[in-house]
Amino acid sequence: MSGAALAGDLLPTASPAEARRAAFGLIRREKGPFSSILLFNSLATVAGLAGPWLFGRIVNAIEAGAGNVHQIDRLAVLLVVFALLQITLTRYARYLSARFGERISAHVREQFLARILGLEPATVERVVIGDLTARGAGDVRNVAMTMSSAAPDVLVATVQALLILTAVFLVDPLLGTCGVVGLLGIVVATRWYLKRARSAYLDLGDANSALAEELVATVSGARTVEALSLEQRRLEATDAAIERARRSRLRTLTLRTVLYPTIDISYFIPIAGVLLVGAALYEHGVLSLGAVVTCVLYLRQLAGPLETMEIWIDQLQSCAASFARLEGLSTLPRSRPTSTDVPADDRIEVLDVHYAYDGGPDVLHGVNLTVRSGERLAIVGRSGAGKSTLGRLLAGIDTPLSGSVTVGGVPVAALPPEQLRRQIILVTQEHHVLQASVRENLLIAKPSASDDELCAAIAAVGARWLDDLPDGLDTELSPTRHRLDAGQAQQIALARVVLADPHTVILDEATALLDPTTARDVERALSSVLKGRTVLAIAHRLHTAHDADRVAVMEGGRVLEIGRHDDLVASGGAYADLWHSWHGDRPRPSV
Ligand SMILES: Nc1ncnc2c1ncn2[C@@H]1O[C@H](COP(=O)(O)OP(=O)(O)OP(=O)(O)O)[C@@H](O)[C@H]1O
Repeated sequence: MSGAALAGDLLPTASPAEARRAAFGLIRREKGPFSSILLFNSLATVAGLAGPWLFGRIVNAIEAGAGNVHQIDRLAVLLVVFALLQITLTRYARYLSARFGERISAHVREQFLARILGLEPATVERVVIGDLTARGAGDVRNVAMTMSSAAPDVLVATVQALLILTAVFLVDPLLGTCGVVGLLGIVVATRWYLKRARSAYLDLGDANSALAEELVATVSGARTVEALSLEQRRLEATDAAIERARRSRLRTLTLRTVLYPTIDISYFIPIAGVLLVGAALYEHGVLSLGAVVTCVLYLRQLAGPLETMEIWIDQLQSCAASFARLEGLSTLPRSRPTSTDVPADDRIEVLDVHYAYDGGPDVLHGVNLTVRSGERLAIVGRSGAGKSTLGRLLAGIDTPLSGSVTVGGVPVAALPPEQLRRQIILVTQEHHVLQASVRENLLIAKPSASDDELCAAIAAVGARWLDDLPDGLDTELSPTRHRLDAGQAQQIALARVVLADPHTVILDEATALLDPTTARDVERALSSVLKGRTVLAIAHRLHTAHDADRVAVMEGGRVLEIGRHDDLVASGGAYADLWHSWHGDRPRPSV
């Protein structure tokens, strides 16, 4: 496997051996249709080979004298019969090939989607989106197109070329040898090309991914780019990516400009060789004129499959690189195995949990915490203490390296999504509004919900703006038509919480990015959503901690203190320090 997996790097790429194994695996899935394609193409080619042979016989009959008219007629009729047979068999073989190609390309598309959907949520969050988009669009299209057209054509052409050469050898081994020697130029040029093509096309794929990533980063961060006046730097970065893509494309073009003319010239060398040697043999009475004509016609027929290979060989190399990039996804971490156990109760337990991001140093060092059902627990600590990381583990987004996070005795991260969302939901400042109707946006939290339930959930979060939408629940939300502002999007996220109805909600800076008026609206909505649930609030403002039932204080990836606000302040420990700093008794730390 070449290329590192995540964290800002491009996604992995399968090695040639892995890609080959996967390609054979694909063909094995369709081995019945594949064998039929080979069989019918071979039959069509054999039928096609009869033509030159019969033509040679006609030439011999004409040369022998005028008394062979009936024989010539019979040979001519046979010529027509075999030509019709070849056309029929070829058409059917092409139909089989096209079906084979479509099935394989459908499988490639489905496999890509299944692989993306099967990734761990944490992996999806960290992949380079531009690279993923380039693979999902360009590489999938490339493989699908090649599998449905180029691959079957090349397969057919290879079978035809082999059978044609065999036929020349059967007519006359010496002329057959001449033909094969004449083809050596093509073999040398093709080997030269193949040695360079894989790396050239992989490089082109990476360059396209890098360019896509630059564009995605610039567009998605447009506001930041504008705010920090980074336009020039983004332009320079994009120009550099375009230049790299241009150079990569030029490299593949150079390869083609050597390969194609060499193949074109090489077509005629075997024919010229056979004509020269054949004429000499005919002069000496070693070969009949018909045999020479047959061999020349066979070699002329060879131009068809060779031309097909020439047209598609470049596409096949590009497809092999795309296929290796798609297969690379198979090595990314898959979704964790899901548990069929049902949590016995609402109790959340964190036991000796260690966690590190992507093979980095531990950021949680043996965290222990028990959350009581129905309590409001504030988690506080300085920036980088590990609060959000603990929140993600409690919500089942990440899995601990060691130790356990359980709800009702079942590991949270092993709960299937539909179970998990009824237990614990994490609400952050990142909320996803799909480009779909309001109804579809809400149904992802509870697919069986009726319109009345959806309206009740919307009312519960105070989203009165929904009444002003032209089509109510059917209004399509999109950046160009109905774009929601940050507060409205957060209300959609909270309405989903109401619908999923989890017993525990984790809040991590849910209102941090909102302007004060919107934040007040959302906080009002929150208080109604949180009623009757266990609440874990990652608190950046300590008044939240003051109002909580208990406060857990984190520092350096550990829970240092846990208890009631008054008790912790009275004990004069880490929380008391934070509290006094917050109140301005001492310099305020960043929390
Ligand atoms: N995606 C990530 N990849 C690598 N390291 C990370 C990642 N997210 C957080 N960290 C690191 O993990 C440690 C804990 O970070 P975390 O965000 O959990 O702390 P926090 O207490 O929530 O901080 P803040 O209040 O600033 O959000 C920090 O050292 C941080 O740099």
